[in-house]
Amino acid sequence: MKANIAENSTVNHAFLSDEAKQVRDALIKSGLETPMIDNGLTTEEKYQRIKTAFEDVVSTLGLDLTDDSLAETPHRIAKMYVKEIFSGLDYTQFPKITVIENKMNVDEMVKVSDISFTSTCEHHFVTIDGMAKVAYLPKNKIIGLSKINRIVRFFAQRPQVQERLTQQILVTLQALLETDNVAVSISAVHYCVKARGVMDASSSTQTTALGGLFKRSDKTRGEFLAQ
Ligand SMILES: Nc1nc2c(ncn2[C@@H]2O[C@H](COP(=O)(O)OP(=O)(O)OP(=O)(O)O)[C@@H](O)[C@H]2O)c(=O)[nH]1
Ligand SMILES: [Zn+2]
Repeated sequence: MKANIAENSTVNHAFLSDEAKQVRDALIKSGLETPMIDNGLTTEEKYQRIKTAFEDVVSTLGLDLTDDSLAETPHRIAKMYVKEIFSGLDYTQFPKITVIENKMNVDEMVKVSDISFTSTCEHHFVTIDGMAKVAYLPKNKIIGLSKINRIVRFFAQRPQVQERLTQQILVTLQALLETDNVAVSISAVHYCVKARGVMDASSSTQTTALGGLFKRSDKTRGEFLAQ
């Protein structure tokens, strides 16, 4: 049985980029940071504790941890939490951001649609299956297009509520692009609504966060919200 996740492991005292610090500061300042406490645990220590906790959960459910199909489930869940679906809690995993000067003086809307992501509902720890649309009006800075998808993905890799996820992407891009003129819209299916509880198989939730001209100008907002 695997005893650790040391392979390909980045320990959390690794380098924090200037962009990661800038984004974290902007989220704290705006009150939009995910409620977190610094417990001082390394990635490896988090993995070990979660694995032990899930051994307890799985055996408490009455499942046989010596069965070869179940034996590694606590390991898999711990690895998945720390390295995959909750990796966005660790700012060392913030994507490398390429921002360039707007030398070509682009002043029309840049809009990226159909950014697919999955996240995890922080109330029930089950999947949120979503699609994001992000736009901005360039000022002095232009961002590499794939970096928008990566930012969406980074914040999706946290326990989330959809409203906060939407706002975190907005504030992050406002900070990195040095402009208020950013808009984010998300449509998502919550599996805590679909697969349990009220068991609604068809509903989806739309959230929108608008900054600057996207909020003030009907025309700009309309252009963003249109397909
Ligand atoms: N606003 C918001 N609510 C969410 C989100 N994800 C899940 N929820 C809701 O969080 C609420 C938690 O309500 P509780 O009554 O504490 O939990 P519960 O008893 O499991 O509720 P039910 O889902 O109605 O069975 C539920 O209404 C969920 O639908 C989200 O992203 N945003
Ligand atoms: Zn939920």
